[in-house]
Amino acid sequence: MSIQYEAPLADSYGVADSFPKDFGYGEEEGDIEDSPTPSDSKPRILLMGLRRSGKSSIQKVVFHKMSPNETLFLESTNKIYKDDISSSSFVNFQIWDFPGQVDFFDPTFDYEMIFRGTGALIFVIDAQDDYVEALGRLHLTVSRAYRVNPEINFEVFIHKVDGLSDDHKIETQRDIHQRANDDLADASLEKLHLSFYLTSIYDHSIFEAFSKVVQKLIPQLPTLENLLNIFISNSGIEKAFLFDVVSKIYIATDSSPVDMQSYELCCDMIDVVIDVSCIYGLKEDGSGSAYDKESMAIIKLNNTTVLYLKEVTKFLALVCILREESFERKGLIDYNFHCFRKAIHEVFEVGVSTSRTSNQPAGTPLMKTVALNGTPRSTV
Ligand SMILES: Nc1nc2c(ncn2[C@@H]2O[C@H](COP(=O)(O)OP(=O)(O)OP(=O)(O)O)[C@@H](O)[C@H]2O)c(=O)[nH]1
Repeated sequence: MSIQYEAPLADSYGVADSFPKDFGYGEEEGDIEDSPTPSDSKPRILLMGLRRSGKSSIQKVVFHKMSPNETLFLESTNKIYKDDISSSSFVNFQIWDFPGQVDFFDPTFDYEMIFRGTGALIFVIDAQDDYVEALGRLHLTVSRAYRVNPEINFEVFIHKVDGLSDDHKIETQRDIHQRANDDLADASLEKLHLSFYLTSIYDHSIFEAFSKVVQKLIPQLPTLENLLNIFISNSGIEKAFLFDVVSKIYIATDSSPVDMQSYELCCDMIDVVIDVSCIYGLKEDGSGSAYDKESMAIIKLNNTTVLYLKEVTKFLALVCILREESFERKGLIDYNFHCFRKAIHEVFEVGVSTSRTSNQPAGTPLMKTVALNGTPRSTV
């Protein structure tokens, strides 16, 4: 495998510094009784579930680069932990990690305020444990949330499936799916839709699941997919992912099916690029940026496949998978990429100006939409 790598020019952006281990995400902690601050009005993704189901581990692994083994030492969360990831990620939202023992009947717990500004509620179920209690909790949580805000996307992570055989995984998913939907039907809540994902922090399944959760909150998704389809069909590319570089969530891909191996390869490529860039791309005094306008990389695999990464915006990278023969027309690909990049910038400039003028209050359907850090201009 050969790697052709161009170190980025330092300081092209002057905003994003080099990526430290947790990428310098802003972090906030707060009690649920806190009065809402401006950042509280950002759309949220809630992480809920029983104690020790793996909520904090998911948040740390996906957004703070924690290695899965380190999560063994995480302490139990005992108050709501708000994580504002907008400063270094494309997706401008807050993740709220709840302690396992949230009590909806506690009068100090203002769940209406919380659910009103929520885009997605992720309920984590430990698949290695007996899940009967978790299913009861899931039902209570989603039915409450739905009554307050029916626009929320309800996502169920059947988590820690690394410990299960393939047959057992399928059987567990079927059983949880069946029981959860039966409970909803008994409560006449058939309209409440639950989506299920098999996840583990020990492989890429957690990133894939989070990608799908986030994609549902991106209003421009059909446009992005369309642009990717046009780009790959005119450039002889087999598969292309638009990645949020920091989290390795893919925010869009073309309409051909995603296979896990391709996604993993692309994630690994981002790691290689950022790691090499952090070591060799910065100035001697450590200043500069590990990811900027000049960031690009080409990796040729020994099976005639080429991986091609290019910067799209401060937070986004396009990673393409193509055959070596197609890569001979690199000039064409680069020209098409130039047009694609321009289109993406235009999409988000429109998105940003629309969201600035709309001035929608919290709790309206637009809050379901995640605000986006699409282009450098959008992060004022
Ligand atoms: N095998 C396996 N273990 C996991 C996975 N995710 C988390 N864990 C482990 O589960 C344990 C509990 O994880 P936490 O992230 O602290 O759980 P939590 O839901 O935040 O717990 P509370 O803060 O008490 O609500 C830790 O020991 C993790 O290492 C996974 O995908 N697979």
